[in-house]
Amino acid sequence: MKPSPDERREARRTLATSAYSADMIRSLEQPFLDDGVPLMRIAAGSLASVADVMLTQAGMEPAEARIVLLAGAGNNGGDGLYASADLAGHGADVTVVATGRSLHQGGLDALLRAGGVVTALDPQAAIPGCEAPTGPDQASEELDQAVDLCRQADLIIDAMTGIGLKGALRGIPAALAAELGMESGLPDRPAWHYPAGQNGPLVLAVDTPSGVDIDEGTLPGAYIPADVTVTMGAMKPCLMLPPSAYVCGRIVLVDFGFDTSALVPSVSCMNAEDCAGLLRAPRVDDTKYSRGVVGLVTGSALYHGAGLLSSRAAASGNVGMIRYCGPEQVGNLILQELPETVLGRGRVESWVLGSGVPTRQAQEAAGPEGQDGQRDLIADILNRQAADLDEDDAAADPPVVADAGALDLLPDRLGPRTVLTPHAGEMAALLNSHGENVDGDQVMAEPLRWAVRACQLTGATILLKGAITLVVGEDGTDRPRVMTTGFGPAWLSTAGSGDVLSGTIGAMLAQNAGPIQDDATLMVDLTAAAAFLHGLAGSLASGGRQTGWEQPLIFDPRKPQDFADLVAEDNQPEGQGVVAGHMGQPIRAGQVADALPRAIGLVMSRAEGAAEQIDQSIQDGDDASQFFENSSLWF
Ligand SMILES: NC(=O)C1=CN([C@@H]2O[C@H](COP(=O)(O)OP(=O)(O)OC[C@H]3O[C@@H](n4cnc5c(N)ncnc54)[C@H](OP(=O)(O)O)[C@@H]3O)[C@@H](O)[C@H]2O)[C@@H](O)CC1
Ligand SMILES: Nc1ncnc2c1ncn2[C@@H]1O[C@H](COP(=O)(O)OP(=O)(O)O)[C@@H](O)[C@H]1O
Ligand SMILES: [K+]
Repeated sequence: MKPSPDERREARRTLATSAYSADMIRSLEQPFLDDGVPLMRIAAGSLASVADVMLTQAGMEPAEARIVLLAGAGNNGGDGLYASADLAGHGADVTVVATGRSLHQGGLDALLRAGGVVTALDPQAAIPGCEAPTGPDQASEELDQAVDLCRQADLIIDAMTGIGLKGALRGIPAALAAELGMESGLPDRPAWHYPAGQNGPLVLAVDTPSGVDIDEGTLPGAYIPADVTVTMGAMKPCLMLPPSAYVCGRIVLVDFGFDTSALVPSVSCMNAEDCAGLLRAPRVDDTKYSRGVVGLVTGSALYHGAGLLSSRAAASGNVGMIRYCGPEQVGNLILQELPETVLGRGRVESWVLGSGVPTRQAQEAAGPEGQDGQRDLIADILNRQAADLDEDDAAADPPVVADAGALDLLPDRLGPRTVLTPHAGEMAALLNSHGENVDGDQVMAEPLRWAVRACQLTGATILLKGAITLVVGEDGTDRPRVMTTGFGPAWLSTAGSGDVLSGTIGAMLAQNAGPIQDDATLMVDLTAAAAFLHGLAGSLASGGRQTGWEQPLIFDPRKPQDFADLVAEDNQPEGQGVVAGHMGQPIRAGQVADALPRAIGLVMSRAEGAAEQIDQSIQDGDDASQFFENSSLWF
């Protein structure tokens, strides 16, 4: 039976937001290969079509383009060879640089038939019809020439390695990548993309940028940052995880029609539809209590503002009430802006602890001025949670968000109903207090590894902040559940933004108190949903389009499509140096909290099928709605 439009939309959403390990990808491919489905030809046709769109959008004539294919010896190179044969067949000037000792035979034959030229860089290469360098000197000369050729090209297609990569790139691929791209680390450039192809060739990566670690999402060595990555069949973790996802450019996902129903994704991405499903809709019989109450032990005698920011976010996060516990000056500050706040302890459905509360060290350094009782209260709440765990009554106490100053007060054993929200530096301190030896830079270089480790060591749900935020926690299986979200702009890295996040998570947990009691695995989704809303609120506040991550464009190989804005939006001569897309404006943390109701309303109204209402506000020139529609958050 033909799937309904709703089923098709659902399938596309699952495809775009679920990533599978290299081994799982192979298991998804196998039945197709067994049935003789020509996956490589389909992959190549899609690649050629995207290359055509990229060149055209960058103002070039594909039939006159100079294209260099960097082709490895595996099937990734094979994809590239067939695609290049297509492009050469349409008139492009194609040179293949063979980076290994052989080339995919069928792809090579097709390429040569279409008039492409092959250069081998490895003296040991045995490629029919192509002479290998005779020794190291000639090899090094050929390498230099290949680099020059690439620099003069209009388009580089990077097909050195895909899911067959083992470790960091080595040998010739590593040397080429270091010359043409990065030797290590992230490129030093603004978060928004400059129009691609203006300062050098366009770069199209096949399946993944060669050299990024497929399953861990790290950058273990040299690689070439891509403008566009065309990925085959399904998403791989490296296309969603930080830091590798930052170097993939726009992602185009070729839909082979894989059946993923039997697999649990390695990584999932929070998205608007799932987030909408986790927001509690108000009811006719609601009271302020039934909508959830957030208790906050945030802010301190040393840092007043964090108390206000976390409260502002919690109060704006779709709950019935907030209770604030803290020093009188902070309470007064909060009441001035949020007169609806209730001061002091009482029944709550979630706790937000520690934002703007000093660490032990900072408190000691401050002397008597830092003694305000906040740390004692936090320790008390956390210890009660631990006691519940010991008594096998983990759901007895409300779920907790432990941020900043709460992170050095954690009891030995925590459960998934406690969320820890460290940034990289706090994560390093947390890990080191459990016997590891890492610094913040190492955490940033291997975020997945360290977030998983922190989850194992503490038992808590872990949120590791960044342009792409990672959430790791219990899945009810022996594997952790890993979710990402990266829909916020880089403008979000501003003081107090994390305080707004902790309040947002607190609100998300409070409105879902019942479901959390029944199912602790929901904690990952709810935490990621809060981070998603925080990012969206940041985008609405900044008015820009730049985000840490963008959903892939799905390419149906049966009916090749054009994509608007795949590369440069502005490649006219007068546009030189102008950023592509709309970068928006700087924001303060308070503005993010204030944009939260708008973000929630947009997400919920869309989920309720009130698309006409949004359409109307677009016609009325509502910028926020327009942004939201354009931001490809929906399927
Ligand atoms: N099967 C199909 O029909 C379909 C497959 N598809 C495509 O196949 C790709 C997977 O192909 P694959 O399995 O052949 O591996 P692949 O990514 O080309 O890598 C192997 C090559 O990399 C090299 N290499 C490895 N590590 C290295 C290092 N550290 N440093 C340097 N070199 C290193 C390794 O060299 P070697 O170790 O052998 O010397 C070998 O040459 C997949 O990503 C997708 O694009 C799709 O089109 C769907 C249909
Ligand atoms: N480059 C970035 N792009 C997008 N979001 C970011 C970026 N850097 C930080 N953020 C987000 O901003 C917030 C910063 O939190 P945090 O470091 O705790 O700030 P603070 O302690 O000042 O409140 C987090 O939600 C994080 O995910
Ligand atoms: K590649």
